[in-house]
This record gives sequence, C-alpha cells and structure tokens, in this order.
Amino acid sequence: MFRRGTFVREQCTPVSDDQLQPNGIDLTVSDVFEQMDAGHVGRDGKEIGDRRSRTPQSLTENEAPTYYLEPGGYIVRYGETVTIPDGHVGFVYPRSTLMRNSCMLNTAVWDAGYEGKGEGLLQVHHDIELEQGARIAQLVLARANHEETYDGTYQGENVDTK
Ligand SMILES: O=c1ccn([C@H]2C[C@H](O)[C@@H](COP(=O)(O)OP(=O)(O)OP(=O)(O)O)O2)c(=O)[nH]1
Repeated sequence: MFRRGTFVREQCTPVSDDQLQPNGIDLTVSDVFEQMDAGHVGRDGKEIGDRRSRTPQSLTENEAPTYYLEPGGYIVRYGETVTIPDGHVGFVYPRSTLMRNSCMLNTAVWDAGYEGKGEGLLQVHHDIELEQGARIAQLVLARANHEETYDGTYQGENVDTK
C-alpha cells in the first residue's frame, strides 16, 4: 500500500507546502548533467561516465535561472535529501506537466535505507525550459518487506550539496 503524502514529507528535506501531494512529495530539479563518456556496467564493478554540468541561464534580468534543454537524454539531480525508511520502497514518477510537454523521467528502485539526493534520467523529446528549483517529479513510498537495507556506493550521495 502506498503511504500518504504527509508521511512521505517526513522523509524529505527541505520541503515546502507546495510540494505536498495527496500521495507523495514533489521533487525539484537542482542540477542537470550531460553524459560525455561511456560508463561501464560489469559483472562485478560499475563506473559512471564523465559528465558535463549544464548551466542555468537568465535571459532577462528578472528571469529565474532556467535550463534550456534541447531534445536528448540528461541526468537530473533532485534538490531534496530523501530517506527511504525501513519497511518501505520508493518510486519516482514524472510530474504530469513534464510528460504532457513531451518529456519523461525514467527512474529505478529507491531502496529501504537509502539516503541522499538522488538522480533520474530526463528524456527530452521537445525543447523545454526548466527553472532551477521547479517541481518536476513525485516521490511515492510503498510498504515493502526486505532482508537488509541499502548500503551501496550511492549511500549518502550529494547530501552536502546546497
Ligand atoms: O531512479 C533512481 C533510483 C534509485 N536511486 C537511488 C536510490 C537507490 O537506493 C540507489 C541505488 O540504486 P540501485 O540499487 O538501483 O543502484 P545500483 O546501480 O544497483 O548500485 P549499488 O550497486 O550501489 O546497489 O540510488 C536514484 O537516485 N534514482
């Protein structure tokens, strides 16, 4: 069973009232990266290929820093530190407005015990403008049985940033 938004809120920081949804919490875009080099997924090890940070732009004096993205695949980093509590599993879905604008977020499983500012794959099928800090995704939590908790290489990632 999926938990209510107010429960999910307790597992995320920082969050404001406008991020609270009935069934989850909206996550914001903090950083956008373009992958430059090949990564490696081996039978034992793994490696993330080199990336280049996209710089948000303000085209007018009053405009908030905005990512102007052309079609392609991007890695986005969310602005909230998320903790997946024991007895739960997390899933992230795109905000529907993103999808209705021909963009999609692909995400993997968020394990019990994970803590960090996670990342997702943003597919851009038509030019889009994303303000840095805008809500682009929604985290939901479901109750789940598990033996152990997450203790992998991404544990604690990006928690000291911003
Ligand atoms: O879309 C996602 C899905 C998961 N995570 C976080 C939470 C999850 O607990 C962690 C590790 O995910 P996973 O176990 O799938 O990664 P892995 O490639 O198997 O790494 P490891 O070997 O550390 O388990 O990354 C994200 O940031 N984005």
